[in-house]
Amino acid sequence: MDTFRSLVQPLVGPSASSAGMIDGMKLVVLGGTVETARRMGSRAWNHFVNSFFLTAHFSEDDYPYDWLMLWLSRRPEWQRSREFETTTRLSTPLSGGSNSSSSDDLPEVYNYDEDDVPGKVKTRVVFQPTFNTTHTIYYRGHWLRVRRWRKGDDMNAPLKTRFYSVVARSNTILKQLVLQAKREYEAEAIHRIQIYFADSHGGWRWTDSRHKRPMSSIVLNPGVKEMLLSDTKDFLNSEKWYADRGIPFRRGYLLHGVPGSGKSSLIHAIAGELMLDIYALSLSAAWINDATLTTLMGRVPARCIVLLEDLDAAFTRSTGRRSKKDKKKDRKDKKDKKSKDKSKSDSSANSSGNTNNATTSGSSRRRRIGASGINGGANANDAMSDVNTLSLSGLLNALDGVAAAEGRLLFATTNHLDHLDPALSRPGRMDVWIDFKNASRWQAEALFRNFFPSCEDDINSRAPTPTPTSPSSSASPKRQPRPKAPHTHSSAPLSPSILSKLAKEFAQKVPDEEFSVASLQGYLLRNKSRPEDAVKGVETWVEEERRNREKQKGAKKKAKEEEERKKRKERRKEKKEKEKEKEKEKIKAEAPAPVVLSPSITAQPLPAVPVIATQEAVPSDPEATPKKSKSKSKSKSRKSKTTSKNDVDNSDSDSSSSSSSDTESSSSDSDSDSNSSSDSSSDDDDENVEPRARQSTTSTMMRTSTYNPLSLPDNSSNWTAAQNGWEIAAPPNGSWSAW
Ligand SMILES: Nc1ncnc2c1ncn2[C@@H]1O[C@H](COP(=O)(O)OP(=O)(O)OP(=O)(O)O)[C@@H](O)[C@H]1O
Repeated sequence: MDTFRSLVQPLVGPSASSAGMIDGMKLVVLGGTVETARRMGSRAWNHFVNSFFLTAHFSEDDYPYDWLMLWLSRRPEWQRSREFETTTRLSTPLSGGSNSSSSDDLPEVYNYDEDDVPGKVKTRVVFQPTFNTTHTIYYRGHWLRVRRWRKGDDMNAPLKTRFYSVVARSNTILKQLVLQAKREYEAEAIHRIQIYFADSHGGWRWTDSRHKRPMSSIVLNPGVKEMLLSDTKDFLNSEKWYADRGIPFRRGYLLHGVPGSGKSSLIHAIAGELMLDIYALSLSAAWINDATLTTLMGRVPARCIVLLEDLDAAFTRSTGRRSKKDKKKDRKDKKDKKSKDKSKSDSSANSSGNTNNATTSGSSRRRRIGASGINGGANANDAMSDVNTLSLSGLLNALDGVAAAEGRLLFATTNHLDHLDPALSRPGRMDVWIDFKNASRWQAEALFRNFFPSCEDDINSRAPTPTPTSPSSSASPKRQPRPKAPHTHSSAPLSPSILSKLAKEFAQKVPDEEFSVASLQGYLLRNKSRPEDAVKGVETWVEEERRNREKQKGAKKKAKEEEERKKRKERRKEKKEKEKEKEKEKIKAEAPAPVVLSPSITAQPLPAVPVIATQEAVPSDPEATPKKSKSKSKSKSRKSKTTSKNDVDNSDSDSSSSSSSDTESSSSDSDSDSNSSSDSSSDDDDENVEPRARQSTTSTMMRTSTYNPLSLPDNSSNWTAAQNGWEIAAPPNGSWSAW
């Protein structure tokens, strides 16, 4: 203490008050020492804990999170927990949607609504660990602690789960746990396909889990399904073959053709058959751009199906959403905005130096909103248009560039093969092409057989049905095994012979390749419990469908015509406006130049004087106008000649003025002529007559109202020349038109 005092003494001096200060400083030093000791202790404890306890982190963004959540929800301890969270949200792929009607494949952990009313939506309740609470679980001789939390206050941030293994020096226990969770998850998922959708952050989000669709439910012309299945299987088994030859281990399938012909359904069925997940991506999404697409393509797992639906929509997004006019307007707005911004920043740069920063941050904020791309409204759309920069080369690179994942099956669908760039569909990118047409008779028969149950399903008939060799073949489609379904909503099972007869009859009545399979399916759905009625009514349905089509065609044609008519009208309007503007400019250009009356007085052309006596000035017959006007200007020139006798200086300008007046009238004539000719060339609209009359009226008014100060009458005492122009006192006889 004495040492401390001797250290402090020279600083505070020898006075008595310094004793208090010394005590204060003692306290500070003591506090600091205690705090340092506390921190060191805490660090040591953490170090000690970390050396004995294992920690594993799992994020909602990644698959293991789903595995562990399922595993956790199945733990018996968990079921007895005194604190848990309940949810009906689709938190795991296995929940399969809150409204799934099938409960056969669900784990026991899910609790259901008690009342089993047919048709009522069943709500599944899942128990999960609560947030921000540490739970303890016993697993294979180890106590595990689990904690779920969300980083920060952002509710959209992914959830995290942390696992602590108590007193375990090896991390094997946590590895075992993850592997077991994965196995259990996959065992559950075996009957379902997981569907992932791309998100705007360049990641894949699990979106849905669907029951596998049996291959037999897809009705395609013979050989197509078989070919596709064997090709995909062959590809998946030949990784080494590809590696040995240095060929990228990727394969692309292009399914093109009419809508509703089974393209998506086939992909779904293949995914089920090969037990692959589907990673779907819509290239027409607002947020998609080259960089995001490349990231997404690099992130798909090795064995999966990547599905690009409506491939042709990738580059028509902007034209589809915005017309050329809109684009033009946008460009103009941008220009205006730019110039405004520039002038703003110029002006404010004088007053403050920080303006530029503000502008930059504003634009970057807009960009961020666009990138987030959710419910952005019109502004967000505008901002997004900056972000939407998916190019063909970007797409090609994403598909088979160096960053593209290997081992995936790429399926692309399109309704418009002709819209695709050849580079996109070349072999190597799209190796197998399949054309989907409207339903052939063979497909119609197969669809009918798939729709109605047969006793054959129950007795499992062994009689083989011959397989046709071509779609046009008259042989029956092979009866494909279907999964058993309860017959509650369908007809009673038919005998094979009756079913075969009805199916053939149905197919005969359906025109070949005229209707899509989807529309035939729609018709059969209406009669799903009455196969005989379905056969009887199919001809009427075909007629109805044809009539509807004709109607739709007519309506489309009408709409198109109406649109064209509107466009023509708009064009005419624009043309007329342009002509009017031209005429105005012409009149302005032909207005007499300022004439020097005297060294001190300058005569300026007066502004157009409003016409008061237009009745007289405007001739009802446009043809009469030029003559009248000419005679008028002649009389004017005669009068002005008289004036020129009095004032010799003015004579030159006088004659020029009168000649200009002549020119004016003749130009108006020619204008009105050209107008009438252009009108007659345009469409038979009733508007044509009226604008023409208006046009001649306007030109007459111009003539009447353009006042030439130099053509003054003799009694010019009524006019006073002012220093800077002319003031109108009154017309000599009180009427402008009399001049
Ligand atoms: N060949 C088919 N076999 C079985 N069902 C089919 C077939 N074609 C269409 N369907 C049925 O029609 C509906 C639409 O089919 P799907 O979505 O697969 O057609 P698509 O060709 O992908 O249509 P789009 O091009 O409009 O996306 C589905 O319910 C499906 O069951």
